[in-house]
Amino acid sequence: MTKISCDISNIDIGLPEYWTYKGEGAMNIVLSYNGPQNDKLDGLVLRVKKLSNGGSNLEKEIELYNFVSKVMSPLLGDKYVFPGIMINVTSDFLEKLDYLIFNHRPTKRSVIRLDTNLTTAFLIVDLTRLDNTPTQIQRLHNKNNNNNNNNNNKFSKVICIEIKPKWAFLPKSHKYMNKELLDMKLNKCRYCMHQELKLKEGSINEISSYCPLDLFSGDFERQKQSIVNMIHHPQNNLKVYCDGVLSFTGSLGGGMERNKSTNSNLLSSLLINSNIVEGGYDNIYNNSNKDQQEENGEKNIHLLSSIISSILQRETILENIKNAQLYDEMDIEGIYYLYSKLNGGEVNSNSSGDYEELNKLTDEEAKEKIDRFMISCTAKDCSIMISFNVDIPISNNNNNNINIDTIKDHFNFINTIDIDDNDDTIIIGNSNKTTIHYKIGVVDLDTKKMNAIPKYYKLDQDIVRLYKSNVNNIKLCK
Ligand SMILES: O=P(O)(O)O[C@@H]1[C@@H](OP(=O)(O)O)[C@H](OP(=O)(O)O)[C@H](O)[C@H](OP(=O)(O)O)[C@H]1OP(=O)(O)O
Ligand SMILES: Nc1ncnc2c1ncn2[C@@H]1O[C@H](COP(=O)(O)OP(=O)(O)OP(=O)(O)O)[C@@H](O)[C@H]1O
Repeated sequence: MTKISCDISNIDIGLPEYWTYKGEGAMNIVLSYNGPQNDKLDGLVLRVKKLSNGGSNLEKEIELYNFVSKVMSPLLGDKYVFPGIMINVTSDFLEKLDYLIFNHRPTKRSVIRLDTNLTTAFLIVDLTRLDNTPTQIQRLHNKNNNNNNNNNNKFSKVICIEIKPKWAFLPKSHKYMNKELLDMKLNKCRYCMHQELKLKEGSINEISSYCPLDLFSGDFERQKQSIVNMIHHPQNNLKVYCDGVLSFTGSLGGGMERNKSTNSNLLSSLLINSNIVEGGYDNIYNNSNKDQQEENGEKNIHLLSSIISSILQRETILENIKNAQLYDEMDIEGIYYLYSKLNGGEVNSNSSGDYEELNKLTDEEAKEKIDRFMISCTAKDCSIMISFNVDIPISNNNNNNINIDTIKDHFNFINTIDIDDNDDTIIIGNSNKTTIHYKIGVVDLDTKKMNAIPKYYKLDQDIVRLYKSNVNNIKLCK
């Protein structure tokens, strides 16, 4: 795949009315193209910036684009990172868009409006769809190519699971680390400990059973169970899009507060409606029997988790994210010390550490360590979007017993990024098996700010201290 330079394109993106609100994070709003058929825009999303404290400008946007395409893409793999193209937009377009989408936005988010003074935006492949294949991406990157390409609808009824996996590893021990908290930090993962603080602060009302170390373990069963756990407690770690529409998310992601079985049942019915799972009599109509309904819901959740785990097993995305996260070599305790020293601030006074190892580093080496740490911060907070569909709805008879062997026997997986647009034979797949087409992309690869290091240090110490003081029976993460 050819990577594009940071030229700013003047592509005509039509009227604001052609763009439908899709979702947003703290910094950006994402919209999908829903205007008249247009080979240049079909299958793409527009990512526009919201107003932010520090304010945005063109220089920052170019820096961000270069970070995604030149730093994160080589690390995570250009197969998984789609930086898109930077385009010019008018303030007028943004003002109208801001007005049109206002009522579609979650109330708590809509107080922050679009930054209508920043007249650039990004056009990116819509990762919730499967019908924007390499040819289409290439066409987007090749401004002079006017070839007509009939945008096909071969891949309908697409489910997209967006996972924010968080921290994949336990830190290594260093002499400068706070001895009082060291044992805890080396044995319990950051995500699981952070749950206690979130509970105390009221941002969640139940501790999640999801542990990132299971997802990153490489073991099919652990991975599968970690996705089931995430479905039970989606928080802000899981979103599900059905045919491009956000249909399931946790309370932290802007969704409703639900219990475990309601989460399973809701997602299960989305799988049936999306033709992923067969909607047999028991699966749809046997609602009078609550136990049966719950059992079916759980079976469907296990099926979904098995499919996602199998896709992840075929790809290197989790490994690549973990390797980028491991750029955190000194732990925030070491990084905070180096940052404070470089910036003439007070160094860690409440820690019992030995700083000899850090004091040996030159300023240049210290800066390099901090730069690498900042890359790891991006990798710790990114999300993976996995879109897939099936050619024939799957029967849910034995779905609780799915293992890696039954998956191999019954399913045929094809990454759509490997398909040539004109090659119809390959997409038919093996007729004895259910064919699953999928696509993977990583989003939210923004740079993290170095001046957040003191905040990161404080959060780290607060998380571990609270966990140590609160929890008696520690179940270790491994
Ligand atoms: O520090 P963490 O681990 O809590 O991560 C923050 C996320 O919280 P989480 O724990 O995933 O609920 C947090 O997620 P929410 O906005 O709370 O959904 C942000 O992603 C935040 O990034 P930024 O600082 O706004 O660029 C994230 O902050 P960074 O640490 O990535 O800067
Ligand atoms: N290329 C894409 N295709 C489809 N949906 C996307 C794409 N990029 C982002 N999204 C959706 O839009 C949401 C917000 O996008 P993004 O993560 O870029 O915003 P953000 O403001 O940077 O997020 P955060 O608050 O996590 O920093 C994502 O969580 C995802 O659901």
